[in-house]
This record gives sequence, structure tokens and C-alpha cells, in this order.
Amino acid sequence: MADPIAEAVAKHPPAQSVVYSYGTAGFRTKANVLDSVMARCGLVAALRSRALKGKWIGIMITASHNPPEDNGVKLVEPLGNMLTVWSTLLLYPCCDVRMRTRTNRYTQEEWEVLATEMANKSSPEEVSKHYRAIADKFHIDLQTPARVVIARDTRASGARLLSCVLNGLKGASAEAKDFGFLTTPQLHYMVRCLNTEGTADAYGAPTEKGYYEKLGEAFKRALHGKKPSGSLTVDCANGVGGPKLTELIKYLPPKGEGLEIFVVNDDVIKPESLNVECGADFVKTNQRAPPSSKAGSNDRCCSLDGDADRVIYYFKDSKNMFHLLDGDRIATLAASFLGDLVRQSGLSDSLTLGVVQTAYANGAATNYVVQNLKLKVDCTPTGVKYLHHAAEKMDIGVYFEANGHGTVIFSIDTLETIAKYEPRSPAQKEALDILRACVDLINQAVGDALSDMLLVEVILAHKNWGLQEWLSTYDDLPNRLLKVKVTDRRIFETTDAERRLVKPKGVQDDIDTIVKKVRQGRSFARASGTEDAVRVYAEAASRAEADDLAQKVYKIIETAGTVGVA
Ligand SMILES: CC(=O)N[C@H]1[C@@H](OP(=O)(O)O)O[C@H](CO)[C@@H](O)[C@@H]1O
Ligand SMILES: [Mg+2]
Repeated sequence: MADPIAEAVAKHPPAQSVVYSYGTAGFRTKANVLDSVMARCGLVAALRSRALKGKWIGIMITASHNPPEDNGVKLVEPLGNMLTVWSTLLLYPCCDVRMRTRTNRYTQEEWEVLATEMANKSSPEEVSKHYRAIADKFHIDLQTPARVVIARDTRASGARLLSCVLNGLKGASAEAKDFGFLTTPQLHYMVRCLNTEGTADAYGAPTEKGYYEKLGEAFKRALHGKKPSGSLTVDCANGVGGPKLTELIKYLPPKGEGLEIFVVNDDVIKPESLNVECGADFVKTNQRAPPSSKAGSNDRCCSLDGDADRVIYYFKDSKNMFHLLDGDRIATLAASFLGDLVRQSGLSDSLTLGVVQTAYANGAATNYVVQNLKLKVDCTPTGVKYLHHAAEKMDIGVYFEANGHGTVIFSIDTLETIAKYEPRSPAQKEALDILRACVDLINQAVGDALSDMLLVEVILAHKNWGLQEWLSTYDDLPNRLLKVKVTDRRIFETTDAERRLVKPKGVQDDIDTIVKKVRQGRSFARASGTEDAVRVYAEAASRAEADDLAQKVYKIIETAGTVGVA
């Protein structure tokens, strides 16, 4: 008897001797070994949708800030969040959106494991068997409709990998909605809109136009008559963010009454230029503007990454010195502004705000949040899914990775409180109107460079600040991020939100000994979840000390990680 699953999978045989793993941001590696993974992700997404009685599941084909020859795939949950919470939804598949967000019971990453297993099955028959085993294990009725929404970034391999996904979905008899090119956050937005359409929690119109209209309208409302000063130059990493930002601009106030945006590095015709010498990762890692930048002194600039889910700001001062305003800065700016709005609207007795960071957050940013803003800070492992989950536990959770990934999320109860609150004075009403507009401006599903960028512009306009004033809120500790090539990065195991190594034995003690000698020194090492390397981070009171500390820890890791090489 014909087996459509095995037949679909047989069209895309796996590459020899590659072991796939669903990492920090899904499956991500060289595009030429991903065909089989794509088809199988189609199967997993179909199963997931069926487990949720036909809810839309998202598939995003992207490798974000990685080189043009890479690609990857991420699965997106019904509310636009990441795979981690799948099991929550499995335990409570019939409850509504509100119930689910309030429920914190789930076992970590069960479905990520299933996806990894699926990707590593060797024969089409084994894949088909695994598909049925998952259905059995989770009592999934394979007759239930499955619905999957897909988008991709502008990589050359995207079209081929999309056809693999579509074959997988066809094999599983799933309905597929292909949005073509979208930014990652736009795809998350579509998933959430499609699943909430017609409900009390309707998120917006599930179209590109709906996305632009929502952002454009909220931006105008949030500005509340204030005018951003000067212009903003946006480096789009030669990725999908370029054409999408150009479209979004049509929905923003005209430049005379709003913000003048210059779109640069938006060459999607040459996919080989994606993320090359430009984009958020280049700027953050090299701590300098893209070489192509023509920005003058004090010009406001920002860079997106290849799939437009992260943004960082920067400028050169009058002495030609480069200054970076990264994710930590965006978090502190947003937390201070939203905290003020909550207070000014009279809501501070009912709502609390918190900030979530990773170990890569600059120590000065953490101090500023605790000491100046007097807010709670949580530290999670690297990866947006962990930050998002921690932020979900707060009334208003501001979460950002230092590299510019992040957003602000409002709990369901908070949204209700904000919606129902009756202001008691004109001042309270004004603050409340702006707060409500910010809720609509901020992408609640996932960190979104375009939405975050507009939020920053709103805040700067309200505070009447340029980047220099924003920068002067605190001084970053000089820091350095290095990548160490090791024989097998899996031997590096961490604890305490990845801030301490438990294996190999003794390595953490060596790091501690060195760190102790450095003024304001902090350093840690962890295996990357997206690249074959161990990352070393170091910060200290001065640039020279930070660099020196990073080098010393680099050596420790290199020695510990060089196994069996003469
Ligand atoms: C230090 C760093 O920037 N790490 C990045 C990087 O993860 P690694 O696990 O460090 O490779 O890629 C992730 C996905 O894009 C991103 O979430 C994370 O912040
Ligand atoms: Mg990205």
C-alpha cells in the first residue's frame, strides 16, 4: 500500500553523516544539507497542528544573521511563540488562549526532541514509523485537518528548501499557506493573527497590509503629537527587512510631519551580499559601522539582521568615535519609558514591570536596571524562547538579548487592566493613551526589528532625546566576545543560566582565578547553539583589561577543548 509520508521523504534523502539538532533557533546549518530536514519539519508541523485541532503552525525558513550559504528552519507556535511551550498546549489543547498563557506547566522542549529525532531518521520508512509513533504517543487523530503557514527570507536556497517543506506537508495532507518573503516577526504575526481571528484576542489582519497598517497606526498614536527629530538611516543587512521596511514607510506619517527614514543595504537582488560587511551582527561583533556607511557625525543609524528580528542603534560623535546602543540599551530605554507611563496613568499599584536579560547583558546595564530603575532583573540562558518565557511570568516583561533580539510582552491580565482602566485626570488619560498605543506598536509574538525601531523612535521623540542623551544614561563596561574553535563543543556544559561551566572539570576554577584579578571583571564561556564554536565573553573596567581577560579565557577554553590533537 502506498505510504505518502515515506514517498514524500524519499524525494529528499538526508546528507551523509550529518547529525541534525534543533538548536537555539531551530535547525540551522549549510543550506545544501537541509533538504531532508525541511521535508521532515513539514511533517512535524502537520502533526503539531493536528494535535491542536487544526490550529495554524508557522514554518520560517531563515538563517538570520548567518552567512548567505547557510539556511535554517524554525517552527512557530499558534500564538507566534517558539517551540518550547508546545507541551503546555498539548496538556491543555482545548483551553482558550487566556488559560494557556496563565498555565506554566510544561516539560521543556519535548517537541524539539521529536523534531530532532525526525530529522535524524535514516530511511523514509523509519520517518513514517516515527510520524505514526508521535501520533500514537500524543493521541493525535491523523484525520484532523492540519494547517501550516510558511515564509522565507531572501537567501538563494530559500525557494528550493520551500519546495521540500511543501512536499513534506503534501505527504502529510496538510493545508499550506505560503506567504513568500516575510521577515521572521511578520511570519510570527501572521500565525498569531490566523489563530486569533474572530476571537476576543484578535491580533490583527493576517496580511502584510494588515501588519503595516497596525504598526503605522499605532506609531502615529504613540507619538501623540510629538515629532521625531532628524532622520534615521536603517542598514537592512541586504536582507528581507529592506523591501519590507520600504513598504512599511508608506504607512508612516509623511516625512514632513514624522520621521525621515533612509533605507540602506537593501540589495536583495544579490543574495550573496546578505549580512556581508553590514547588518546588526556585523556592527555588534565588530563594534563599528558597516564600511559602506556614509553617515555623518551624530547621525542616527540602526542595523537590522538578515531576517529583521533584531535591531541595534549607533552613531559617530563629533570626534568620529563610534558608539553602540544595543539590545541592553533598548531594554533600559523601553523599561524606563513604560515604567513612567504606568506610573503616570495611575496603574503602578496594579502592575509591575520586569526586565529579562542573558549573561551577555553588559554588567552596567544590569546595574542600571536594578539601581536606577529599581526593577527586577531575571537572567535566562541564551535564545529568545527562554527570555520570552521568563517575561511571560511578569505583568509587563521587557526582554532583550544584548545583540538586539527582543520585545516587551504584556500578560493577558495586564492587557485587561490597561484596557478597562478609567483615568482620573487628563494627565492620566494622556499617559494611558500612549501606553495603549505602545501595546499595539510592540509585536507581542516575538522580537521585531521594525516594531522595536518604531518604539525607540517614539520614546526618543517623547523624551526629546538624541542618541547622545540616550547613551549618557549609563556607561557600558568595555567588553569582548570571542569564538573558540574546539574539537567537540558538546563537552562544555553549563549551569546558572550558562554563566558557569560544570564540565570539563576544573575549567571554571581556572576562569574564576583569572577573573578575580580584574577590576569589575566578569567572564564566561558556553557552547554556541547555532555555530560550531564555544563563545567567550569578558567585560572589565577598561578596554585593555576586557581584551586581556577575554584572551586569557580564550586560551583556557582552547586548551580544554583541543582533545586528541597532537
Ligand atoms: C551571543 C549571541 O549573540 N548569541 C546568539 C546566537 O546564539 P548562540 O547559541 O550563541 O550561537 O544566535 C541566537 C539565534 O539567532 C541568538 O538568539 C543568540 O543571542
Ligand atoms: Mg535574526
